[in-house]
Amino acid sequence: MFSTVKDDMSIESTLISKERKNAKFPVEELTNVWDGGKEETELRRKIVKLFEDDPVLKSPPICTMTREERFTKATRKSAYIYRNLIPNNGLHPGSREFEHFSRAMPIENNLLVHMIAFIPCIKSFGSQEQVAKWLPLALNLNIIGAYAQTELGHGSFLRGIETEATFDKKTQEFVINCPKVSSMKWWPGDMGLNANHALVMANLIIDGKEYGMHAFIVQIRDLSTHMPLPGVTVGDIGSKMGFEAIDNGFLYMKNVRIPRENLLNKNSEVKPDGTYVKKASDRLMYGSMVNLRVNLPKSQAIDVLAKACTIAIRYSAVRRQGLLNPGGAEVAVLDYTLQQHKLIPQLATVYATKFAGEGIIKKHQAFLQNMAKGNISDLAEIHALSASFKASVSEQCTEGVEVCRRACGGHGYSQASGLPFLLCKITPSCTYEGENTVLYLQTARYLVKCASKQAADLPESIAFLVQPIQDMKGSITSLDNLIICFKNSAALCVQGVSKKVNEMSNKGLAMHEVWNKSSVQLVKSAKMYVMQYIIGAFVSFVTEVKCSEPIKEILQDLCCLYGLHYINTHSGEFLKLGVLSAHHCTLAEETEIQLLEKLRPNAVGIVDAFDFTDSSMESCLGAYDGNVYERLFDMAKLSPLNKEKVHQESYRHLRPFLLEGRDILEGVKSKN
Ligand SMILES: CCCCCCCCCCCCCCCCCCCCCCCC(=O)SCCNC(=O)CCNC(=O)[C@H](O)C(C)(C)COP(=O)(O)OP(=O)(O)OC[C@H]1O[C@@H](n2cnc3c(N)ncnc32)[C@H](O)[C@@H]1OP(=O)(O)O
Ligand SMILES: Cc1cc2nc3c(=O)[nH]c(=O)nc-3n(C[C@H](O)[C@H](O)[C@H](O)COP(=O)(O)OP(=O)(O)OC[C@H]3O[C@@H](n4cnc5c(N)ncnc54)[C@H](O)[C@@H]3O)c2cc1C
Repeated sequence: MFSTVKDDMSIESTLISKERKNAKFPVEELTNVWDGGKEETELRRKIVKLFEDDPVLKSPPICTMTREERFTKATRKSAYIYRNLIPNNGLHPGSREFEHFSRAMPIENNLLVHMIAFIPCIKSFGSQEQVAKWLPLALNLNIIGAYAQTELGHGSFLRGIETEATFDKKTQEFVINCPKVSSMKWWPGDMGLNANHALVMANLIIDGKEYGMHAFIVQIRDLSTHMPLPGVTVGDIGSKMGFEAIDNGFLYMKNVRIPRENLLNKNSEVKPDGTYVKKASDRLMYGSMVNLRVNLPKSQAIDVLAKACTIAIRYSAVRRQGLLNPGGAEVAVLDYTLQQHKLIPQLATVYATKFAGEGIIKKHQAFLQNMAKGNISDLAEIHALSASFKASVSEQCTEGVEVCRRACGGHGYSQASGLPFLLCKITPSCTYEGENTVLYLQTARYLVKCASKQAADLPESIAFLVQPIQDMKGSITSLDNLIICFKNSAALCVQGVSKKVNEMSNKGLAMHEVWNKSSVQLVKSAKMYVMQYIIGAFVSFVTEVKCSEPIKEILQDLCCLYGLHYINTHSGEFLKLGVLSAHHCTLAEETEIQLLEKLRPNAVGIVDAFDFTDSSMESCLGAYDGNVYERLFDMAKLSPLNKEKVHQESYRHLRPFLLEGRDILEGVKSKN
């Protein structure tokens, strides 16, 4: 319907090619470092290609589809992936290939909560017999389960959850009830339309006595008709800011009966006579959340910011607007120091959080191995670290994506840029899997407890909180000094708020009031604690990684930039704590600006090294060829509103005024 408008060779493509020629490092090697080795890069590309070449997984750009179409396509693709593509290619969970799935998955898919929460919960909370019964069914999609914990009235405060599971000795069943509207399960992914089972977190009641939150497998839909079972009211909660392909659901249960065996009973059990047997710590009930807090940040936040950086940096390299040199040619907006100051620190955030995250995954794996041997002594430490890490990463990456979006000017507001989609995808990561403020407070609670102990009684990673403040020798801009600066700040924050807490409670104030009145500083302490962890982990990575000098230099520069950018945006905190002087802050600012200038020629190369395929981004601004304007025009042509040259409804409503206008104008014309 629209005529084609094409430049023979777009200037934008030429500009981005020049950028690539100017890069001062081997891009492929940085990709290998990012992936964890050359073989991993090859494997990832193989998996990505397998998914991208599969005709079943192709669909129109998401910005041209309705919610209904997006949900339908995502379900069709997900069912195919889990039942055909994965098993037919021998890609089993736990295999090396499996690590690369999140990069290979279509841009929209569902059944994820089934995969990442329902299945792992069966494994973590189920006895051997329960795992043997439920796991194969779940892996084959013979049953599809949601993780039904949050209710309309309660999400964060789990002790307040209202859904009840009352043991009926006579029938050897649990009776599941949502006593009030506020007790209805609300939000669980995959539950609204696709799930036929749910892992329901409910308050266990035996003979009138409450035993707290436990995990039950509840069938909610008939396996042959998919109709809700008696007593079950279930559906989709409606349109959201993002995740439109996912059926986040509501679930209201009235006298739903399930067999006694459906209480997942690895950690606690109800005997036929109603005796309650506790086999392990109640806190292990929270283990599923720790698992997700450790493992989700990579795919749900860090990769999302990496994509946003790819889009914004490629676009900024070809978008020319204004002059730097009076009388000269228009410049790429990436040449403005202020544009570099928006975007290049986001790149640093991607690297810092990715490598720090890998450290936490390793720590968590070590914890799981110990737990299997009955040792959960590190639980509090891993909970505190994973809670604040999830909060900090989701917060930094969400802010970063919005910075990238705005840095693309008007086009960043267009769905065709891919950036609104990324923003809507990343924003809820600050809320799900534990609301960020609530998580920071969990970390702070642990840190304040640690502050009253001796270094020898604390885990190695925490002992610095109670040890003497270290002196910085030499420039604030060295990586060693950045670590010292952040460690000192975290220690002083924690000590300061602990002192406040002690003083208030010594004056007789109730602990809950003390806590509420100190909560602003408590959250600040948790943030500083996790920042020192991230910086420390990034410095260790940069120091130890085996790579060529140019790559090492880029990583060192990004590492230094990450620390300095944080200092410069929070300088008041560092000055207030007395960790840095005004002179330090001035030097930090100057050095940041120098680093931006130094990294600028490599910026396109650094985002190329993330190696996102065009189809995994669906972005007219971020495609590899830099051909932004033609792509924007082509995408506009696909808008469903452009299906016909004349939109009948717009014409119908406006026609009377247009006809008036025509008569007036024709009258004027004939008078003339
Ligand atoms: C063939 C197979 C193929 C498979 C393919 C797989 C595909 C792979 C590709 C896909 C990649 C991944 C894509 C993912 C896509 C994701 C899409 C989005 C998914 C969204 C999922 C979201 C799910 C959810 O949101 S679930 C709900 C989460 N809810 C929460 O997190 C609630 C937050 N609240 C709490 O955690 C708590 O209740 C809390 C801690 C706030 C309560 O505070 P309170 O003060 O009341 O504490 P108590 O309960 O009294 O605590 C007592 C004690 O315990 C300590 N504690 C608390 N929590 C924990 C914990 N987690 N671990 C350990 N200890 C804990 C607490 O500190 C107290 O300790 P003290 O010593 O007493 O101080
Ligand atoms: C996209 C998405 C997917 C989800 N998927 C699932 C799922 O699959 N399964 C599931 O069970 N749930 C799911 N959830 C729900 C999610 O886990 C909860 O929304 C989340 O845990 C936050 O709880 P809440 O909504 O009750 O927030 P609230 O706790 O009500 O938060 C509201 C405000 O109160 C503040 N606040 C709360 N408590 C405190 C406190 N103690 N001190 C200071 N401030 C406080 C918070 O900081 C926040 O500002 C999902 C949510 C989203 C958005």
